[in-house]
Amino acid sequence: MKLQFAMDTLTTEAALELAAAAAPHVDILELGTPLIKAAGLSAITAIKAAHPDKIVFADLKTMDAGELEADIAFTAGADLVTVLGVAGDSTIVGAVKAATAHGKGIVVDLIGVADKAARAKEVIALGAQFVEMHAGLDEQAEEGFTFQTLLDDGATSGVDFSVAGGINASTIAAVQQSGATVAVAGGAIYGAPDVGAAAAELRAAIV
Ligand SMILES: O=C(CO)[C@H](O)[C@H](O)COP(=O)(O)O
Repeated sequence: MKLQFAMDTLTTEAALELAAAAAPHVDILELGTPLIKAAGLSAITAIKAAHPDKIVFADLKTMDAGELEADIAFTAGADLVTVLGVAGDSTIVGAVKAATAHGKGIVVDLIGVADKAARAKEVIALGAQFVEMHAGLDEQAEEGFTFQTLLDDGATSGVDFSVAGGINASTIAAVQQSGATVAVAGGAIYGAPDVGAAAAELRAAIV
């Protein structure tokens, strides 16, 4: 299982600092949606230039203009770009077209999708590389939140999936046991006093 670090920060400088600390322990460096909105596509270029050996993941969460939005992120240096699963099929097909043109991949984020397992199968058939079983930061803050349903949906889907939703060192083993191919961790790494140590701890919990 790969480890993905979601850098939900607001400046390129902060992201470069986080990436430098965590990179030895992670496979995928994610530029979070707030970072791309605040700093722009140049943040993608800066992270790829600093870490050409890492998979750079641009969390655009595209909802429309799939081909155009994916194209500009791939041109900026992204290896993987997200499109929302609640978007129409034509948006996903457009983004996949851009990915194919660049030799890169589309990840479909299933945040807000009611039947994640069913939609996962549909978007893989449309050409997505894998899906993200995702509970966002707001959903995580809701009373009674548990990400067990994400793991169950992933296992039920029968397709390649990542999981994101407040994963930490005590829960990452369960994510791996669910069959996920990627575990996404944001706050558990960037919110830790020692970012490198937090990333290393998560890596060590993956067997
Ligand atoms: O995409 C996101 C929010 O929409 C986050 O990057 C994702 O949820 C991972 O961060 P965390 O581990 O803090 O939940």
